[in-house]
Amino acid sequence: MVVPVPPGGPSVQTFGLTYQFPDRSTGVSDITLDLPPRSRTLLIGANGAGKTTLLRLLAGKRLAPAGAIRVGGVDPFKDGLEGVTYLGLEWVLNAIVRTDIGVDELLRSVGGDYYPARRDELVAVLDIDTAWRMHAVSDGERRRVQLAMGLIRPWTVLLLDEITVDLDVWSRSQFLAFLYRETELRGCTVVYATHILDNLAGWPTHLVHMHMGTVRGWGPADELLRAAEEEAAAAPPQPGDDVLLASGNSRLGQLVLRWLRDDLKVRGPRSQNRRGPEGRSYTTGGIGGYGFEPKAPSS
Ligand SMILES: Nc1ncnc2c1ncn2[C@@H]1O[C@H](COP(=O)(O)OP(=O)(O)OP(=O)(O)O)[C@@H](O)[C@H]1O
Repeated sequence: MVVPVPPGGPSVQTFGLTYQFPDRSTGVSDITLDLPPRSRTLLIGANGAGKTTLLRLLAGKRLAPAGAIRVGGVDPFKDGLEGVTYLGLEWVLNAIVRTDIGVDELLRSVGGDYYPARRDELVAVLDIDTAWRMHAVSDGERRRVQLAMGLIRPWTVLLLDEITVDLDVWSRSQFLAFLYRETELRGCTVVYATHILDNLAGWPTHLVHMHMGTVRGWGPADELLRAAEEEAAAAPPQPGDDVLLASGNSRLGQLVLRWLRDDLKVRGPRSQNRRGPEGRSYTTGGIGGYGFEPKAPSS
């Protein structure tokens, strides 16, 4: 059954979500989140932190324990909310976009004629030439067409794994502005896993800090930024501070660098933290968790 979007927009919630891969290693462990309707959340974490695994679970692409996930109030595996779009690597690898096919035809195949205003907006935002033939475009041009294809249908929840790496800086900033408008004007909710923080200052409403399959902390971006700055100001100097200060990063960039530096200290070298058949070998200690209590499920 496909359930309509609740008034006010869809939230994204997890309740002690734990998932094991078929090889019985732990993918994510005890994740509790409550991302409100209309939020724009960044999933932040080092390579292998569990971001893709979490997004795939939220999208219903992997089977989570019953009751552990609600997207717009429904279990994404059992029912499914209208207009949940997941754009990740497997979608990017779809072979059709490397064949000798025109952009118009591709956009038509995903409903472009039903949503002409959205199609034209995306073509403009992503600076697409509809005369392109897909076997004869650059990687970034191909990626723009793929993004337009994935976003033409009016989605309500967008689960976005990092797929903007090929976009030039201007196109990416236009794309992020488009997502911003979608949340503000249409009441959509976005969860975005990325390592690229350019043009993201002021964009996220919420941050989720992932580390080795767990969430070390999450909450409203403003509060986390403020808390991290106060903590950094009060902390004794640490190795790497000079690099952080000289990096010229945004506040968000500084926060993420600190998180990943601390995660590395906690985890230690990867060769000493291999996952065994029973799951991940966690190194304990280091920075404490920080989080916000989720609301109980409404039913
Ligand atoms: N099918 C699988 N079976 C077993 N382990 C897996 C599987 N897929 C991923 N993993 C492991 O789960 C961990 C989390 O992977 P995931 O792809 O979620 O990380 P990520 O945070 O998205 O990383 P990246 O930033 O590199 O994309 C990694 O250690 C990875 O090796």
